[in-house]
Amino acid sequence: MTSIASPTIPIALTIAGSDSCGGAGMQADLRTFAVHRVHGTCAVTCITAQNTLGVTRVDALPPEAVVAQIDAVADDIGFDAVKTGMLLDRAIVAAVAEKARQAGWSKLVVDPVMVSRTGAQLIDDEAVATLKNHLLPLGAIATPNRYEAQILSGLAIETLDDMKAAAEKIHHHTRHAVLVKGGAMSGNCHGVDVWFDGDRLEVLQTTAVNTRHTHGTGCTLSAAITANLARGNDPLSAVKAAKQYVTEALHRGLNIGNGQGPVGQGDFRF
Ligand SMILES: Nc1ncnc2c1ncn2[C@@H]1O[C@H](COP(=O)(O)OP(=O)(O)OP(=O)(O)O)[C@@H](O)[C@H]1O
Ligand SMILES: Cc1ncc(COP(=O)(O)O)c(N)n1
Repeated sequence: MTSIASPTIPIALTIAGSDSCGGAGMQADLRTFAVHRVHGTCAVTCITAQNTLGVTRVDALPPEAVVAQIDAVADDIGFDAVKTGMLLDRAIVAAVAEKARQAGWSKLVVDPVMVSRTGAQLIDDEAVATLKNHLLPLGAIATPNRYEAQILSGLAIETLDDMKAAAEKIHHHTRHAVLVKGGAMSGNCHGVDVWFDGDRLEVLQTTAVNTRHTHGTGCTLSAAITANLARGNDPLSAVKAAKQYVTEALHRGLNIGNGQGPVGQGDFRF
């Protein structure tokens, strides 16, 4: 039998929940990795029964099962970058944070999935505190949306200046880069993100896309950042390229289901 040598390919790991409608969560992450020509590996944290209208049920995996998936990938294949998404409860957040601390992942993107863009809380209060105090400071880049940034900074966010102040405050806590996302902002700030890494403060502008099919934008953005890091990009250029990608994905939103359809992660040529 002849074996076919495979060329080296960048590898990323997503630690996230499953979304049955395929638009957010690890389904979005793995599709985004593939489009970036990055091999995707995964550790499932929870299974959501979800569609374009909302979430009807969530079942968590035991933290040991999450850690076993991470170890299975790490011990055999390895990865160049990691992202975390929906971690659901305190025990899973704590187990993932402990793994990240022990392993010293340098290219870790923490998407602190806590509150949806519509304002619905997605994880419990204990998990929020553990995420803020134990996992967030280990991430090279944190990507809170407006409501998550409010919780993490303790500041109300209404204006661009508020987004900047929140990014600076969160950085003060984590000592790492922060991207405050503006998908839930209104007016001129809609779709505008703020980056602060302790040195550079940048406003990432885009023309807001007029669509209701936005399910999965946050996951898609953080997965694209992770893929770009896995490919060797520096953090700010990884974020800028990911911002462009998510904007294109919004333009290709899928009009499926009866509610908020998913963004179109596929069909891009790089
Ligand atoms: N209508 C839009 N037009 C342009 N960019 C947008 C729009 N909506 C969201 N974005 C961008 O998508 C990315 C994800 O941001 P958002 O604030 O929506 O995150 P999220 O709340 O985690 O995701 P979701 O909205 O899927 O829950 C950001 O770069 C944001 O600026
Ligand atoms: C399993 C899972 N993970 C994350 C999100 C949030 O997704 P987004 O903020 O990208 O819409 C979601 N709806 N479901």
